[in-house]
Amino acid sequence: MSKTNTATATGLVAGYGTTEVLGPLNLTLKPGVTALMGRNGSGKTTLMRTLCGIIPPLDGTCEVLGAVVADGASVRSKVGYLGHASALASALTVEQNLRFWADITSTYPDAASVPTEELISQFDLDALLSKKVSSLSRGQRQRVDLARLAMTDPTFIVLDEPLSGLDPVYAAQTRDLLSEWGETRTVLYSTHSVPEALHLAQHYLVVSGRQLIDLGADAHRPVSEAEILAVLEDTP
Ligand SMILES: Nc1ncnc2c1ncn2[C@@H]1O[C@H](COP(=O)(O)OP(=O)(O)OP(=O)(O)O)[C@@H](O)[C@H]1O
Repeated sequence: MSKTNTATATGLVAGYGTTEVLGPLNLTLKPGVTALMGRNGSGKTTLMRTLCGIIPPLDGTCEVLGAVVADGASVRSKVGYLGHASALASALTVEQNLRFWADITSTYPDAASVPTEELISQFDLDALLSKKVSSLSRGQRQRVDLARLAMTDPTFIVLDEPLSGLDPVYAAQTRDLLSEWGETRTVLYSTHSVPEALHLAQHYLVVSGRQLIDLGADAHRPVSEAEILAVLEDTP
């Protein structure tokens, strides 16, 4: 697996309008799974949305694969983002949503295009195809959202609390998916579960104050649950 940087932030200040939430901070993300932790309201979602180009930095720059994430356009096909809110149209069926997103993503510059049939099979969506998204459970909807995200075969995958609220079977499947993606791609996901992060991720970041504390990779130094909790408790 290549260990070159996939995403970097330099002097990044993230926030909204005149409200600064995080930074200035520097960050580099490499292939593997990185868990992003922090207290409620600490800025995890804000950081992830900024790294993906969904909201503009207030200062500094973000790059994905060496390209500046300015308005997101240049790197759109390389980034897969799953937020709290679904990107699916609730009045359309699963199949209509997948076709719609296949059309949209085919217009992205340099986009790889994973065949929809392949995604239907990989994400076990056959039984859901004719259902309206509004009738799906949260876990079912997330499966469709993940298939939508996987359409461009993104290199940088950013997932906002992808494991919360899932039943144990969906949760295990999603953990397996993240691990598999992490073998060749860079996965950044946020979580409030320290034990789950220690089990799943190889790298740990904690938002504390307006900064990011890098607790390193387990290959170099074991990180304990107590250490992560201590950083979280220390957060102003
Ligand atoms: N659209 C917005 N406009 C202005 N401020 C916002 C907006 N969205 C979030 N904030 C503020 O930014 C701060 C960080 O919020 P954010 O959602 O990034 O935190 P979080 O760490 O993801 O929280 P949680 O763990 O509760 O999901 C909060 O103070 C929040 O009120």
